Amino acid sequence: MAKMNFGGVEENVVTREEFPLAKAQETLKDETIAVLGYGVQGPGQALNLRDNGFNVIVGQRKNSKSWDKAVADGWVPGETLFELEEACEKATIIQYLLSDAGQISLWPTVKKHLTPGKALYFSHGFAVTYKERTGIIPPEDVDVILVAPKGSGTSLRRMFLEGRGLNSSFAIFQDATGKAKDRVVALGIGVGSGYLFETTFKREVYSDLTGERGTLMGAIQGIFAAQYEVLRKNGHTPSEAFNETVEELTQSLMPLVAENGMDWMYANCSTTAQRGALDWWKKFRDATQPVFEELYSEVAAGNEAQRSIDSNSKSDYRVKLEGELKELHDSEMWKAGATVRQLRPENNG
Ligand SMILES: NC(=O)C1=CN([C@@H]2O[C@H](COP(=O)(O)OP(=O)(O)OC[C@H]3O[C@@H](n4cnc5c(N)ncnc54)[C@H](O)[C@@H]3O)[C@@H](O)[C@H]2O)C=CC1
Ligand SMILES: CC(=O)[C@](C)(O)C(=O)O
Ligand SMILES: [Mg+2]
Ligand SMILES: [Mg+2]
Repeated sequence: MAKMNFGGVEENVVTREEFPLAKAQETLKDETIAVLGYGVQGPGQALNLRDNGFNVIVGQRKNSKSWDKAVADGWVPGETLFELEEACEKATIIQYLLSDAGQISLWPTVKKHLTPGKALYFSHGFAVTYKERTGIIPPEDVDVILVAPKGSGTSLRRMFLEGRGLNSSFAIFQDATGKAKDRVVALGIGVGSGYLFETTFKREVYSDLTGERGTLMGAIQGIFAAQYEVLRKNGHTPSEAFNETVEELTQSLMPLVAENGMDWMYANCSTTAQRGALDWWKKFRDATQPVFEELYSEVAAGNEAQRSIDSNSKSDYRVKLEGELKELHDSEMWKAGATVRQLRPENNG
């Protein structure tokens, strides 16, 4: 494992140079990897593993949309696509990629097939860290490992096809066979990770739940909405408000941040903009920090996990969720966004 310096702090990372695909293939050559669940991460990881030459099968409920999607992606019923229990039986490595709530209800079945020496793989520290709430307590004689791609399964697949790689974290909760480290790193490379950084199940789930509720998804929508509303209240048109809030950020400025950091993006804007951004950013930090403190403590207390288990376990949760997503979709800001996207030259022929 290479030690790398991240802003002055040394951390362990695994790169593809250090652990090439050929080594990953050799490590897992006698394993049957069953990817359970074919929602968002399932397809990304299963297809990348298949294209990378691993022995992989998919387990999914029959008569479901995800089953049909798996068939459309070339998984063959009875050969590489099975009912969940049959896949568990065939597997030496079970990649447990049902929704976090779904994992709770299938657990008795999965547990039954976790015979000594198998590996149980997660892409989230959720199930194991919050075991008092999920009831997921793996038997002691199996490896329990984690590779958590830091992004959507959709991006994992797209970036793989572009010859890039999404970063993932990896962790070992339990090394029963003495092979957990090689298994987890080989799987991380196999699913198409760019590089792997080391974590624990607990740190993965605390940071992940914070990030997705915070700057990655929740906070960003909140700050967009606040600025958009202020601009609209002051007489700006929807197209102006949307451009100054979202479109310019995603199309022009964030790609510059991604490429070379915030200071470089600033340096490529006017001195007027730089003056203002440098003067205002700390005010936004100070205003939001208490909300982030509250968020982290709710995550650490397990309350966020419980809320997500409770709501996602209800039979009508899909319908409710779709209603809430529709509310966002139908808001003036995101409707304006749809028109703005249509007007991008690359989208209007
Ligand atoms: N969505 C993403 O891109 C990311 C997800 N993860 C983690 O990966 C895991 C999988 O997440 P997603 O792909 O988002 O899951 P998902 O919500 O798309 O569901 C995956 C599959 O679970 C099946 N399922 C749900 N409840 C079930 C039940 N009770 N019985 C049988 N099957 C059931 C669904 O049919 C679906 O095919 C989770 O641990 C999640 O936290 C980690 C990183 C990113
Ligand atoms: C895409 C990802 O990594 C998230 C936001 O944490 C998730 O989907 O759970
Ligand atoms: Mg997450
Ligand atoms: Mg995440």
